[in-house]
Amino acid sequence: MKIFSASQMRMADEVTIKSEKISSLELMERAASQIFNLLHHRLQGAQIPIHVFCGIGNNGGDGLVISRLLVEHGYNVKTYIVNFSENRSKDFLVNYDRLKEIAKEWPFQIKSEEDFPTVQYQDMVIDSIFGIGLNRPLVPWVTQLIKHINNARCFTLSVDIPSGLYDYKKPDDAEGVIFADVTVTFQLPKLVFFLPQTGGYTKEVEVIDIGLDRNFLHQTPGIAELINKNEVVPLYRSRHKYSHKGTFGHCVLIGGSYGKIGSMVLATKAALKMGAGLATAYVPECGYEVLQTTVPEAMVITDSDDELEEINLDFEPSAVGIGMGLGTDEKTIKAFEEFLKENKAPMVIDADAINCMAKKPELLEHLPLQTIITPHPKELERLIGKWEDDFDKIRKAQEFSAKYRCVLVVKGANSLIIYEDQIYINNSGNPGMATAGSGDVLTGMLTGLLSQGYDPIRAAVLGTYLHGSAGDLIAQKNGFEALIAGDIVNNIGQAYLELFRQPQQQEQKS
Ligand SMILES: NC(=O)C1=CN([C@@H]2O[C@H](COP(=O)(O)OP(=O)(O)OC[C@H]3O[C@@H](n4cnc5c(N)ncnc54)[C@H](OP(=O)(O)O)[C@@H]3O)[C@@H](O)[C@H]2O)[C@@H](O)CC1
Ligand SMILES: Nc1ncnc2c1ncn2[C@@H]1O[C@H](COP(=O)(O)OP(=O)(O)O)[C@@H](O)[C@H]1O
Ligand SMILES: [K+]
Repeated sequence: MKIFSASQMRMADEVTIKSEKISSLELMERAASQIFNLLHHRLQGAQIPIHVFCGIGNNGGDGLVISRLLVEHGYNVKTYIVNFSENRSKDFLVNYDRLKEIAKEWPFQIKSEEDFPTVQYQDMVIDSIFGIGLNRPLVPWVTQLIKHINNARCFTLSVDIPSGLYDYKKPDDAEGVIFADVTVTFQLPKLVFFLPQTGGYTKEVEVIDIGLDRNFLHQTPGIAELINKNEVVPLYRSRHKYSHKGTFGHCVLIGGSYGKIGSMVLATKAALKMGAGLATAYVPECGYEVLQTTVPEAMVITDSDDELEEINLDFEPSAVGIGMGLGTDEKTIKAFEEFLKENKAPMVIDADAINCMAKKPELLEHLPLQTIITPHPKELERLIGKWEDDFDKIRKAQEFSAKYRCVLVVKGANSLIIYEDQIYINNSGNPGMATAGSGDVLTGMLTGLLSQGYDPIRAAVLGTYLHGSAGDLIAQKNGFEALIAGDIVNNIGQAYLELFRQPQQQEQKS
């Protein structure tokens, strides 16, 4: 699913108004009445106090429509106008008059802290103060109002985006943003919902189709693409009856040091489970028996005792995954450098191999085109330097990717796959995956896909999705805490099957 910027959303709005020959007021009515329908469906007329806080722009206009429909259906509604500006939008004004015509109680104007209403824990709030039009810091009393609403800790539904969130930078005051239980957003999800600094402002996101112009939505490239099952199914390549293990390549996983051989076990198994035809683990001598015992399907080549000092392969690998438990000893960096100069196979670079490159950036010059690099936030910082906020991080990561022509998998709750100006946001996975070794599994999985001939961007998107999906399957059975990296490996097969499970089958099971 595409993600648009605020200005693209506005354009979609305008195009729809022209192509459908409807007014902006009708579009507002259509959008907001869908939110009302959702509420009505869930509340079924329940008489809990509902506080609707409306700004003075179109987001406020949406709130006024919701208020009017709630009043018309007999709900217990109080409407407030948060008067942060005299510059009221025209559709706000029309809906303001419409509400006044039918409501017994006129909307209450909030102009300062003295006007704040009491909101109780058992009430409900509709947050329609700011939408995607926020473009400058809030005046202090509006920030206070947002804090006042948050303090009530009652169920809060934000319209389009939690008020106080920009769609292009982090908030000025981390507490000056509505904490929503659910955000009902129009047509397409917004980027802020998936970034670590801003994703936490809403527990749930519901995207509603308000019928914006299909052609425009289809033809306009978004600023990012959200990756769910629908997006990855077309990436999957099925197997031919007469394929053989040579068809799926012979990959090599390189890494490990004394006390960190487990990372290589996980990565090697993961590569095989993803479908690599053959896998070799290249480890220091101390890892030999461990690997032969735990992954009998793999071949093992060893180097000196406890750390890698040389990387000499006696075959041409189809793909390379390097870095798990590798260490950053000078000798290892040297071996890595020599290897990079020789190697032509597609690569995944993780963990200590990233740290080696951060220590010696010249290594980056030797990467094959579209090498996949999989940093967690600390490793990313070593590569691209510090960032102001998540948006700045994305810009810097894009610059880095363009400079070195590499694919970055920026790992996190929603891992970002970045290639030059393309951004893919993975939407599978869960907090149970914040556990030792889950990154090693990802490296093995991506290497397994490269080995089978998937191109690097497809491999990164599909592999990251399947990694999260395998984690989700475990969490459904065992919860978050008991999830360990080895379980992710064991659920790779199920994650593949899940790609093709029909919704009915899913429902029957649950
Ligand atoms: N296709 C769609 O997406 C549809 C969208 N719709 C709805 O429209 C919403 C966007 O509406 P919007 O453009 O009127 O902006 P909104 O967020 O209401 O802000 C109001 C105005 O406040 C101002 N302002 C900004 N920052 C400020 C500050 N700190 N302190 C004071 N003032 C500040 C700024 O105006 P300015 O003063 O800069 O001229 C801004 O324009 C969208 O989220 C969705 O709910 C639906 O109705 C239909 C379909
Ligand atoms: N809260 C989370 N939600 C979803 N996925 C997560 C979460 N935390 C971590 N992960 C995933 O787990 C993996 C952790 O990788 P990494 O930090 O390299 O672990 P390790 O070094 O222990 O192998 C990444 O793929 C990341 O996206
Ligand atoms: K809002």
